[in-house]
Amino acid sequence: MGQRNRSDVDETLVQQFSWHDYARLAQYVKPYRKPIYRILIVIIIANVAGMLGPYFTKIVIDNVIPAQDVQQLLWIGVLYTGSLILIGWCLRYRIYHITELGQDVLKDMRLDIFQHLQKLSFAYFDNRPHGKILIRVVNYINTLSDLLSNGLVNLISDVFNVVITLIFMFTINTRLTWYSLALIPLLALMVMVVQNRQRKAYQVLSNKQSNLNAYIHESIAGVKVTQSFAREDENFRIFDAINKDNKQTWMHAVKIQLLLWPGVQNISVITMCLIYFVGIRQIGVQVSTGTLIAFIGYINNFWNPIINIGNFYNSLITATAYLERIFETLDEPIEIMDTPSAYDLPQISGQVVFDHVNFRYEPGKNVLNDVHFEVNQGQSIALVGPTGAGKTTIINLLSRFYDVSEGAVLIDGHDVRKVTLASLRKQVGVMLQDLFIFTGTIMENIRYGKLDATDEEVMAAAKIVHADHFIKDLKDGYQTKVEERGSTLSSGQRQLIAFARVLLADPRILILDEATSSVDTKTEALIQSGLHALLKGRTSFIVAHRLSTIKNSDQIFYIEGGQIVERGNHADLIAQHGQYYRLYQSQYDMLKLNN
Ligand SMILES: Nc1ncnc2c1ncn2[C@@H]1O[C@H](COP(=O)(O)OP(=O)(O)OP(=O)(O)O)[C@@H](O)[C@H]1O
Repeated sequence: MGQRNRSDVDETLVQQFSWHDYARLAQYVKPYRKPIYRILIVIIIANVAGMLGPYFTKIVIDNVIPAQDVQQLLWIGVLYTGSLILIGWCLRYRIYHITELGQDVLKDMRLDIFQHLQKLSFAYFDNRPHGKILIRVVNYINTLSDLLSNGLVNLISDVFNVVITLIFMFTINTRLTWYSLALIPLLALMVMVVQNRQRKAYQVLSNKQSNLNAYIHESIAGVKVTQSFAREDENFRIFDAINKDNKQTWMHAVKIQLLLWPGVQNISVITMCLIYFVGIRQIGVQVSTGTLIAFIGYINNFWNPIINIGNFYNSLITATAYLERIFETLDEPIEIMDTPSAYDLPQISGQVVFDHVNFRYEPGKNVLNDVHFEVNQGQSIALVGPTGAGKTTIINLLSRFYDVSEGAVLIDGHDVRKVTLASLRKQVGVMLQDLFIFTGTIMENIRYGKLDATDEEVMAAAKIVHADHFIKDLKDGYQTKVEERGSTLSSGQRQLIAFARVLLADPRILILDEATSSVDTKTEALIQSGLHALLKGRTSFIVAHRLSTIKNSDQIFYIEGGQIVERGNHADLIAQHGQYYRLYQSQYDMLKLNN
């Protein structure tokens, strides 16, 4: 199990970036080879057309003006205008299709990371703030947008530009070209010095952004608690500190990033001076005025893309810090998955065995100790006991949200690790205490676990668990739109919808973490009869809080310290005068006190 992380702690990077990761990024671009080829052809056409300008200037200065050839000047004018129109069209084509390419790649990447996240085990989500996961799917991928769309193809265009310009320069004057390249080693040295520092600075920045996001996410999720304890000022102070930290780290990263750009600019200007100096003084070269002026044009043509490539490299180093995190998420092993030999769980009757199960979330800290029981089909089991005893853990192992550390969980004799997850979870229905309602209509929420259910089947399920009545009373009935987490519904209504959702999926085994929130007596009665309808004919495990649920169960397991310390039906356990008896007495007294 990985190390836990919090919003105020920087995440450590499991694996530093390697060149292999650039190759991996290239894999995302590969399916789009054809549009890239088309864009490249357009770029070459534009570049060659762009070369004509300085060349026409040279001809005009060296030949046309001395010969006063108006006819040739006219032709050159027409050709030059034509080349400018062509360049304009190419530019438009390039910008549109490059943007499309970048967005396509980002879409694929986002899809991969989303799909992977959906499969990761509970342990992954237990171990890090959700805001830190969110930022990877949304913001980090977005930071690649510019790199992949403009950056990538501009790079190809710039490299072409440099090569074609060099060809023109070498053709016109070899010596002058070598002079133009004299300062390139200095540039390479500068890049080498800056790149490592820049990458580190952006790694730190990505961590700070992640912390900020985690805190914002947590604050939004917990805003009701914050307001009810009037903790806004304290939260503001914490946020202010994280925010300042973020800004400072950002400015530090930018400071380093800005080292490269002026350096490249300076080198280009010095090169230009050098060419004027050796050209005018004729040091080691013999050049005409036209050639010298054309050359200066080419040097501009040469250095502009070099500056762009420098900028691309800059954004590549910046993006690297984000790419590392994206690939780290994609490489996160899926701990709970089908084994290669996994088979579909056949139609089960609902017999469950916990065979001497030990379990720990963290090494060396057993949460369950030698839990052993057998449950026959159709039996209802209530799990009771003090908080933190291990009740939820037991039910989480049953539907294989975690794997046992030792022992085995068997359903109808099949080890849950050996069957496919899809076939297991189709027959083992889970209703967690956090009754998640998704954005959408009530109809869609009930249909969540059985997408092919008809409207009639949805309504029939709602009717059986007594949810139908209140749904029909809502403004748009089953088509009423509900918000994320069902914030516009009462807790009793959320429970009834969750009952209908599970009932519709019709699992043989039902796992239920009973909600503790108290509801009015009328709703309580509704929930009880809804629950009764739900449990009928199924093996059920309920982390039970309501006395009525507990008393009606076939067997009660009293859990303490990760062990079943008492088991039997209500009457047996009361007769034992043990832990369960004391729990029952205290709850009973409480009930009397409340009434
Ligand atoms: N994801 C987790 N990582 C580490 N420890 C955990 C995790 N979930 C639960 N625990 C620990 O495991 C123990 C058993 O927790 P569990 O949630 O199973 O208790 P419970 O009996 O269901 O409690 P409650 O009645 O309060 O819901 C507790 O000590 C808890 O702190």
